[in-house]
Amino acid sequence: MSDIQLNLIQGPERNQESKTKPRGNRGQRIRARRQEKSRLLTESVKQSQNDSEYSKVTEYKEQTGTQSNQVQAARKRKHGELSPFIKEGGKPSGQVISSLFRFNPEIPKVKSLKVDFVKEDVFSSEHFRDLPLHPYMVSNLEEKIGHKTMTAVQKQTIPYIMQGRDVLVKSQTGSGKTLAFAVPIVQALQSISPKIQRVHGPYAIVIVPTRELATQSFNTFQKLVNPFTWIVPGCLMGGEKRKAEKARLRKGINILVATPGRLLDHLQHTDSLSMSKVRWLVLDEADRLLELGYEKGVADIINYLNEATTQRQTIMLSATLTGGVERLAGITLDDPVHVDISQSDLPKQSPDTGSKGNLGSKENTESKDSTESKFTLPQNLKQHFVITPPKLRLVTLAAFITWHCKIKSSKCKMIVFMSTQDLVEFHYDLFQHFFGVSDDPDDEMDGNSINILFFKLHGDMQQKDRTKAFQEFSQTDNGVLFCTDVAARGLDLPSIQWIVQYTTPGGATDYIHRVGRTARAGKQGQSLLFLMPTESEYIPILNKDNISLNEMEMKEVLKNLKSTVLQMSLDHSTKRSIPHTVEETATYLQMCFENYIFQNKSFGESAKKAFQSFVRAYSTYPSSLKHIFHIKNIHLGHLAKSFALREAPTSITVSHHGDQIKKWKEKKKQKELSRRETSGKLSEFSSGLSSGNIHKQKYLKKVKKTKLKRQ
Ligand SMILES: Nc1ncnc2c1ncn2[C@@H]1O[C@H](COP(=O)(O)OP(=O)(O)OP(=O)(O)O)[C@@H](O)[C@H]1O
Repeated sequence: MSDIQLNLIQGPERNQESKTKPRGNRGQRIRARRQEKSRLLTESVKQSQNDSEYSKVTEYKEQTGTQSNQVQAARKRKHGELSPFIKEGGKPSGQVISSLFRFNPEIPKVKSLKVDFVKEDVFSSEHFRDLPLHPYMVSNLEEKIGHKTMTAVQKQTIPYIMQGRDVLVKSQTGSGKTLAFAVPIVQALQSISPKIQRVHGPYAIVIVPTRELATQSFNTFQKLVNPFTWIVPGCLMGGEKRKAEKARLRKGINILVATPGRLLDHLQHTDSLSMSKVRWLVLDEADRLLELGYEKGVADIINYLNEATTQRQTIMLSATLTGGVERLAGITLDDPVHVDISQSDLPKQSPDTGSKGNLGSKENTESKDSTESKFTLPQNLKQHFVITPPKLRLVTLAAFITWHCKIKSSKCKMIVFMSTQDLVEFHYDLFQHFFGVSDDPDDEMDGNSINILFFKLHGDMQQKDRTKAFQEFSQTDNGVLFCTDVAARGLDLPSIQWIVQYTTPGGATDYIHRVGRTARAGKQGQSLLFLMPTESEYIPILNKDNISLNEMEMKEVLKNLKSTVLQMSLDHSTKRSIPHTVEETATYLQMCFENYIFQNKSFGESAKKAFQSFVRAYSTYPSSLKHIFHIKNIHLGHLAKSFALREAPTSITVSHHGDQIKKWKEKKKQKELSRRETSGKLSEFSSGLSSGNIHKQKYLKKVKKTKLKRQ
C-alpha cells in the first residue's frame, strides 16, 4: 500500500450525514446531536493531526524518491493521469488528504506601480433650493428624502438636463447620479400644463441593466413624485408577471423604468404601450447596456423610439463611461455635454457633436477610446488584496468572513463577488451550513454560535427569491451576500463595510463597480481582492487604471481562525483536542469542510459543479489578461482543495482538459453567434415574454442555461 493510501478516509459512509434525526425529548435530541457533532469534529481533529504526519511523509518521499520515479510521476501528472497526491499504483478512487501548507507556490512580492490620485469631490456646497425647482420638490427633497445640498454631479448635471441638453455623465460610484437625472425629469413633468395624465403613457424611459436596479430607481422616482400625485412611475422587468404589467401599461405609466429585454418584449407585443410622448431616454450604467449582448436590444428599443418620436433628450450615465460609448448602439446624440466630475469644473462639449450612427451596425460596435479618461474611486474606500495559494483560498475566505462578521464585530455587512452562479450556490450552502443562522432552535442551546446571516443573489434564482434576498439584505445591518456581478452595478445597499472579490474581475471596469457598492456618498468602506500567486501581476495592471491597493497578508487573515474554531459547536471531549497553531486551525477547518463534502453526496456534486464552473470561467478572461489568467498556470489538484474536494474532478482533470475547455469555448462561441442572430437577449434581458416564436423561446432558454451561468 502506498504511503498516501494510508491516509484514506476511514470515516462513515457517504450520505449518512445527519439523515436520521433522533426522536425523543428535547434533552435526548440535543445529546444525540452533540454526540454526532463531536464524532465528526473529533474525526476532523484526528485527520488534521494525521495530515501533518502525512505531509512530512510525502515531503520526504518527494525529496528522496529516485529521479526516474519523480520524472515518471511528473510526466503522468502533466498529462493528468495522476492526481498530484496519488502515487503510481495508488487506488484511483482513493480519497487522499493532502497537506494544506506544503508544496504551495511561493507568495510573490508584488511590484505595485505609482498611482496618480484623481480627486473627485462628492458633495457641493450648493442647495437644491438654489435651483429653479418647484417649492414642493425642494421641500420633498429636504424634508422627506433628507438631502439639502447637492452632490457635485447633481450640481453640474441638473441644469443641463433642465436646459434640454443631451448629457453624458461620468462620476464615481455612489455620487448621486440617480437624482441627477430624476430630479430634472420630475421637475419638467410636473410643470407641463395642462397636467399630464397617466393615460398619455410614458414621457420618460429609464433603461437599467438589472432587475434590482430597476426596482431601486423606480423607488427613487416614487419618492420624488410624492407631491405630484398625477405623475405615475412604473417598472417593467424580466421575472415579473407579464399580464399584470400589461394591465398597468393599459392604465398608463408616465415614467417607465425597465430592463431592456422586458421593455423590448412589451414594445413588440403590448399594443397599449405607445412611445409617441417620450421626451427623455435615460441609459443608466450606459457602458454596461451597450456591451456585447445588451447592445442589440438597446439599439432595437432606440429604433422603436426613433420611429415614434423625434423630440427626445438622451442622458447616459456611468462611473466608467468612456467617450464614444454612445456609438456602440448607434445612438444619436444632439450636441451632447460631457459631465466628468473628475476632470474639471467645466463640462466639455462632445468632440463628436451630433455624430450619427447606424443602429446596431457592426462598424459601431467598438469603443475606440477606452483609455482617454481616468477612472475615479471613492476617496473613503480602502482597497486591499490578499495572495493565497489555491489550496488555502477557502479557509482564508472563511477566516475573513467569520472574523469580520462574528468575532470582531456582530455588525458587519459584506458582499462577496464570485464569477459564476455555481460558485455562489456552493459557497452559500457551505457557509450557511457551518457558520449560518440555523433555523433549528436546538442549535442555540447546542452552542452553535457563529450564526452569521447569509444571503445569495444571482441571475438563475426565482424572481421571488431574488427580490426577497435583495430586500432582506438591504434591510439588515449585518450579514454576508454571496453574489455574481448581477449585484455589481448601481445597487445602493446601505452600510456595506466590506466588498470581497473572491474571483478576480475581468477588468478595471468590473472592479470599480463591484467595490463601488461600499464607500458611497462620502461614507467609509473597504475592499479585499483575492488573488492566487500566479495572478499577482494583475495588481500593476489595476494600478494603471488608477486603482491603488495595499497588501493584506494571508497569515494575518488566517490567524483569526482560532477564535472561529473555538466558537464552532464543540462539546467538551473535542475541546480538549482543539488545534492551536495557525496551520493546525486552518487544517482543522479544511477537514471539517472536506469531511462534510465527502459524506454528503449532493454537496459533493455541488462542489464539483462549482469547481468546473470556476475552471470554465477562468478561460473567459479577455485576451489582454490571458498571460495572467490562464488555467494552465493553476495546479488543479490544489485548486480542488478550495472546493473542499480531495482531488480535482476527473471530468476536468483528464489529460485533455485543455482540449475540453477549447471545445466548450467553441460550442459557447457558436451558441453566442446564433443567439445574436436570433435575439439580443442575455440573462437580465431574458423576459420570457415573446409569444410568437416558441421554438426561439426554448432555444433561448437552453442557451441561457448552458451559458456560463455568470450572472
Ligand atoms: N444630494 C445628496 N446628498 C446626500 N446624499 C445623496 C444625495 N444625492 C444622493 N444621495 C445618496 O447617495 C447614494 C448614492 O446615490 P446613487 O445610487 O444615485 O449613486 P450613483 O452615482 O448612481 O452610484 P452608482 O454609480 O453605483 O450607480 C444614495 O444613498 C443616495 O440617497
